[in-house]
Amino acid sequence: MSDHVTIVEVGPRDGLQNEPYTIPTEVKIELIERLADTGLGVVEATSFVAAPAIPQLADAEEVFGRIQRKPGVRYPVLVPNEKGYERARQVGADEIAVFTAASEAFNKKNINCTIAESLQRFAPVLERARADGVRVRGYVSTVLGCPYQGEVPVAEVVRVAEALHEAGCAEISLGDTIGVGTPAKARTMLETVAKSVPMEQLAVHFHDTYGQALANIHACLDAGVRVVDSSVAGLGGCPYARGATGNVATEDVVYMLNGLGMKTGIDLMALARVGDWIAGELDRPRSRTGQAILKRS
Ligand SMILES: CC(C)(COP(=O)([O-])OP(=O)([O-])OC[C@H]1O[C@@H](n2cnc3c(N)ncnc32)[C@H](O)[C@@H]1OP(=O)([O-])[O-])[C@@H](O)C(=O)NCCC(=O)NCCSC(=O)C[C@@](C)(O)CC(=O)[O-]
Repeated sequence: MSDHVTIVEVGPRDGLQNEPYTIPTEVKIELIERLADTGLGVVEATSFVAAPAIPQLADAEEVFGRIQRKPGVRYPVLVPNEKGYERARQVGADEIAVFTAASEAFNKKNINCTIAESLQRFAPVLERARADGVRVRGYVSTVLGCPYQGEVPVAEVVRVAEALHEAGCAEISLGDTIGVGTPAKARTMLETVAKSVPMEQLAVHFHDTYGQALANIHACLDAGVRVVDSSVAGLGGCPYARGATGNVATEDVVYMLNGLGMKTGIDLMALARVGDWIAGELDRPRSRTGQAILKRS
């Protein structure tokens, strides 16, 4: 099994989308560019969603249009429908992510439609993406629990992941949106999905609400996953997931992976400096690893 793990840095999108005050566009651009300088290969940059739904990312065109893209780094953006696709393409996005959930109740709150309707909405987006040579990632939220309906059957996660895969998504990210998962449950969910979608096309996306994210990632690495989503300084949270805290911190994930002898290509000290800076800008706590290694140095 490969010892290389791809980290998908979601800080500039998932990390910022729920921040309460308007973050200057310059800060967002600087964050994306500084993250790309740490060795990260994928930096999810922003979302082309409806502004009233996510006011914080209403400057998506300006952010994406102004970043200096580093060769070799991918900059996917979230797209909920054809309108989002057109906006993203107009400013040169060449990789997108569509997003739905394994829970009807969450989907309704998040994107105002049923799961089936969301898949119908994505069909023309995926068709255009295929024609344009645009890579598409598909997110499935609430894979280990929903803030509105509670338990989410694994069969539902499989059904939605399969549908996204069949529709042409190159990668499916399985999101524990509210961070309720525990390692055995996370591993079982992943292994069950992997019977229908190849493990090489799966990613895991954990929030750290109950402090389980690293343990969950470890269990999923053991099961064979090699793509992990995380957010610098543990920024983040979905506005439609009540009580959910931030994503797992990228610094903590990289520290754990280094300890396991796995390769990410990321300069942990450089990443810790970016985490320290953005946490200061947003008046948010630092990651555990970031704090520790900066203090030691
Ligand atoms: C999906 C919609 C658009 C449906 O929203 P809707 O109100 O049902 O859509 P609509 O088609 O009826 O359009 C309503 C208005 O929005 C406009 N509109 C429509 N689409 C767009 C667009 N793309 N860009 C800009 N404007 C748009 C549209 O033009 C119209 O404007 P009006 O005519 O009233 O002036 C809305 O609910 C939405 O944007 N939701 C986004 C919610 C979101 O971004 N949530 C966070 C991301 S998901 C997440 O964080 C979880 C994840 C991925 O991280 C994984 C995990 O942790 O689980």
